[in-house]
Amino acid sequence: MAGPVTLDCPAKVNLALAVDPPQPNDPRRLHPIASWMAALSFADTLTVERVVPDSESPGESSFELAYAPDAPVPGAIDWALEDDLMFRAHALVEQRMGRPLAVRVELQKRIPTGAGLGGGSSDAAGMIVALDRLFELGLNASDQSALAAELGSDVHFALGVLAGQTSSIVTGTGDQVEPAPCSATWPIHLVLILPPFGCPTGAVYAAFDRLNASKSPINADDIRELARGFTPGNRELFNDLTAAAADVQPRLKSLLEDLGRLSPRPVHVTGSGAACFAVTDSADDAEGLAQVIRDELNVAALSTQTI
Ligand SMILES: C[C@@](CO)(OP(=O)(O)O)[C@H](O)COP(=O)(O)OP(=O)(O)OC[C@H]1O[C@@H](n2ccc(N)nc2=O)[C@H](O)[C@@H]1O
Ligand SMILES: Nc1ncnc2c1ncn2[C@@H]1O[C@H](COP(=O)(O)OP(=O)(O)O)[C@@H](O)[C@H]1O
Repeated sequence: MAGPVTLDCPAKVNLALAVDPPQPNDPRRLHPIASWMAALSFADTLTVERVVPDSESPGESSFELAYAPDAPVPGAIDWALEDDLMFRAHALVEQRMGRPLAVRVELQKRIPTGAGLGGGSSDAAGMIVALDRLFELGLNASDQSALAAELGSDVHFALGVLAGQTSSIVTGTGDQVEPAPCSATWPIHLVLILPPFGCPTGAVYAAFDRLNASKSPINADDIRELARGFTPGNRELFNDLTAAAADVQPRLKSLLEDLGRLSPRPVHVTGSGAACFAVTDSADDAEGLAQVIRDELNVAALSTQTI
């Protein structure tokens, strides 16, 4: 029998994120987006092992979730197992296959929740890939996309990452994923700032609707061009959800002001927040700025890079 599968489930940043109001004909009222997303070396670790039924045990699945000892923001698993995206991905694949897929699972969390870093989505993608490998399910891209659609918009991008596509232009409502044009500068070094508070994605999109009645429509080609010509000194990265996230979470507004004073480079919110990032020229510069932020603001900050 195949041994355990251990996967890094990477965090993502939205290097650029444009958002439109929901289409009137979309019953789910999801917002169209155009985003340049990149996976980071900062990751959760998922280990999945098959459990074989025998005369002593019925072969039931078990799930162990904990924050890793080296997690930068000490957290608690404060959501029900039934709500966990990785757990839900397992249940969904079982339902699709019409049979139990008994596994022993250990998830070591490092990526803070409600951060806009897509941690839960990445864990869900990891579970789909692990089950496919362990049980030789033969899930193709369209099977995987159907599973992602049930789990959350960011799962589409996260599945691409695990298939090796770590930098993508993501359009539709998060469901259309294509490789980002290659910039000469890769990997990108950045400082990730991890505040001790989060932003709920649904509330941030609702605030976006209140605040952005007359925004100009998104243009995915502009974002492709941004990715193609990107250099670390580029000051054109943007996030249409920034004002909405700061509206939902006033502590983010004051953190952004503090970071603006400390950072020589622009500081951006990722996704719906509350994590932020600044692009630097090198890993050393990123570590230096992370240290300043930790010392001056007493906020978790780490040096990381795109993968
Ligand atoms: C904002 C983004 C940018 O990458 O990332 P995060 O900040 O969540 O990481 C995504 O669009 C988040 O996608 P995802 O995190 O998968 O959100 P979901 O769980 O699917 O949706 C939570 C809620 O956000 C709203 N939602 C989500 C996606 C979308 N394109 N339009 C929306 O209006 C819906 O109200 C939905 O019920
Ligand atoms: N495996 C998971 N890891 C983190 N959060 C999860 C997970 N499964 C479900 N959640 C729930 O989803 C919420 C947002 O998760 P997260 O993936 O961090 O979102 P985002 O990237 O959208 O900020 C959390 O508050 C938590 O309740």
